[in-house]
Amino acid sequence: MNLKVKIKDFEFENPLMNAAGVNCYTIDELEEIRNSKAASFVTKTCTLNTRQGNLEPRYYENELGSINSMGLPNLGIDYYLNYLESLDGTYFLSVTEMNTENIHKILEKINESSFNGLVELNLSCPNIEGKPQIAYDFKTTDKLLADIFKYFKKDLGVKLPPYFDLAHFDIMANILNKYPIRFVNSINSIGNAIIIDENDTVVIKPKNGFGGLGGEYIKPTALANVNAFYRRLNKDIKIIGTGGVNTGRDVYEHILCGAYMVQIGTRLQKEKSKVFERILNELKEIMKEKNYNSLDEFRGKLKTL
Ligand SMILES: C=Cc1c(C(=O)O)[nH]c(=O)[nH]c1=O
Repeated sequence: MNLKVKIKDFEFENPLMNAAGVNCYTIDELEEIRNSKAASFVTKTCTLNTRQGNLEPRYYENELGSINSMGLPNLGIDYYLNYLESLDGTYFLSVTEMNTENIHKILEKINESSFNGLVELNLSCPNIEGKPQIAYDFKTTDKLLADIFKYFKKDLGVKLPPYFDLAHFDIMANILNKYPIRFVNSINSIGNAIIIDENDTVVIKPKNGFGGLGGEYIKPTALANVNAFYRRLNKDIKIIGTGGVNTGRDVYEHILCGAYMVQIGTRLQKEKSKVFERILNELKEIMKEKNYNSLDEFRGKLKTL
């Protein structure tokens, strides 16, 4: 059974990896994933300088998923870049910044480095007070990508927020199809949700309890975003599916919708890196039952009525 995935010239043993932000803040956490059954990892989204992030409590989970307003705590681009430059194999470096000028600064730094993996440009962090999610501003996103591809020579994809209007999928896909983007990762957490506890109180402190929703809550939206972009994007822009993955069946559904790599977030936070072996085995069982020998045989084959 062949579980290999190819994005541009990069080949992965299987489709599984972590979602940015989960179990990927320190080198130790990244090494744990690297030594698990996951085929790759992505770093915590990093910025030019280290960041403390938001006040705690800033993460909460229940049986249906999670809510977070971490506020982009990270150890800074140099920490992750130095580590990545020491590795063989193909990994993802997630980056963002607070304004487009600094996004160019961090990408120019990567451009000059010997990093040879894929950059995941995060255009969708919902938890920076006073900062809108870049990818909800189509004009800014278009201009940013046009400027990036004037100088950026390495392999880059984008992490998108969920969209909820078919016209927005059309607009965003038309923008993305203009650029040599290697992948689109859908979705980031669903921004600005709230969860209330039994004391009539929100469960996280930042932003009056408004935070990014993850886990089972968001799978239907994640699958729809994966399939909407799969239907609209040039076939050389691969889709990475993120959101609501708890089982092999969830991975199967993401791939059915068009995903190549599939990222695991909340469930990894709950189960730690042994989750990759369990979910990989569950995916293999499903493929055996359906007599599939490779992911290509069912990728994008979602049926409609
Ligand atoms: C990079 C910041 C993000 C964060 C965060 O650090 O608060 N949480 C998310 O759910 N998604 C993000 O993209």
